[in-house]
Amino acid sequence: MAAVLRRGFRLVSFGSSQLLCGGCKHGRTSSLSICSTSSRNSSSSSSSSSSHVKVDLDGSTGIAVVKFQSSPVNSMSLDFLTELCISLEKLELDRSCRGVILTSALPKIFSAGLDITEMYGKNPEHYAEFWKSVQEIWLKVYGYSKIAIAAINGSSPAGGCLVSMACDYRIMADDPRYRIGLNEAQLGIVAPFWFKDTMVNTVGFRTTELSLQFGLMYSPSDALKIGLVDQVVPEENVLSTATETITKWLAIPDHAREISKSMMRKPMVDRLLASRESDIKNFVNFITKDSIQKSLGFYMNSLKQRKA
Ligand SMILES: CCCCCCCCCC/C=C\CC(=O)SCCNC(=O)CCNC(=O)[C@H](O)C(C)(C)COP(=O)(O)OP(=O)(O)OC[C@H]1O[C@@H](n2cnc3c(N)ncnc32)[C@H](O)[C@@H]1OP(=O)(O)O
Repeated sequence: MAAVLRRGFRLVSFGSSQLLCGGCKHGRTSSLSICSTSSRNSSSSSSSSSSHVKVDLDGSTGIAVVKFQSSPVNSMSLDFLTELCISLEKLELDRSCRGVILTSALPKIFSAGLDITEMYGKNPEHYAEFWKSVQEIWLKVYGYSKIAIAAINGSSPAGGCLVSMACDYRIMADDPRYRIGLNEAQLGIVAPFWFKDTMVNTVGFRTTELSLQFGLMYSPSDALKIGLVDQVVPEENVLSTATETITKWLAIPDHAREISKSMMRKPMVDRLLASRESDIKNFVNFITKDSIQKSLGFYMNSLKQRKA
């Protein structure tokens, strides 16, 4: 595992093309206790579970189901992002895995997005480390060499929407109470360029322009209309539809699909890789501003009061 963590992002030659191959470089194995349990049976199927992420790999199909299990709302804390990145990295290196389905083990929530408490009241070093882990999860999912399908079985604001958009295909539960979108503006914060570009590549320029400025959150049917998700199905069918869908993708020769994906996505991945440090600096400068901290504090209180 430590070897996996030490590896940086690199390009792997594949015929005449170069594929993206990510590395989770948090270097946090010592401080983060990933007490994962794992088991493998004779058909090389395996299960592993850590505090925030559960992975079930079916060796006979090559499909891994990665479930977020971070109560109460799967908010993406530094630990959550680190565990998810490591799980995805392990699957990427596992030859018996050909595709992953990302979904939630919790009712009604896919992910509440970035954990706001990681961006509030902390020191600049912490913000820098946190933002690096946000970059890493996007680099990992967007540049994933294997198939990644989001089975969105609940609400998915902001960072949750970003991770969904970074997948190859999105299937959402048809519950009209669920919402998905980049709502950062509503919190008084601004989605960085790579969030914006991911959305532009998913739904187009004009829709992104409106979505980002208003911080719009879409119901499943509206998300389907604008192409933010690819399919809306009854909640009980989300996972089975994702499995049927990934099976269709698996019919395509891996190398052809992988190179095609890389051709589409590599320029965006390279853009962030080339500006990671300045992106971290921008984030830290932005998030440490009194006015931004005030907005985040206000937003967190409003979440708590809504409940009361
Ligand atoms: C110039 C450019 C420079 C670049 C600068 C970059 C700037 C930064 C960009 C940041 C990018 C991304 C941001 C994000 O991802 S921010 C997170 C956005 N997420 C949200 O707005 C979602 C908020 N949550 C909700 O709407 C709801 O909680 C829910 C997800 C719909 C679930 O509703 P529910 O009724 O089931 O649960 P609820 O009672 O509301 O919540 C339960 C407890 O969980 C806490 N909580 C909810 N969401 C978060 C979160 N994202 N982070 C931390 N904690 C969260 C909530 O407060 C409750 O806590 P408690 O039980 O009351 O203690």
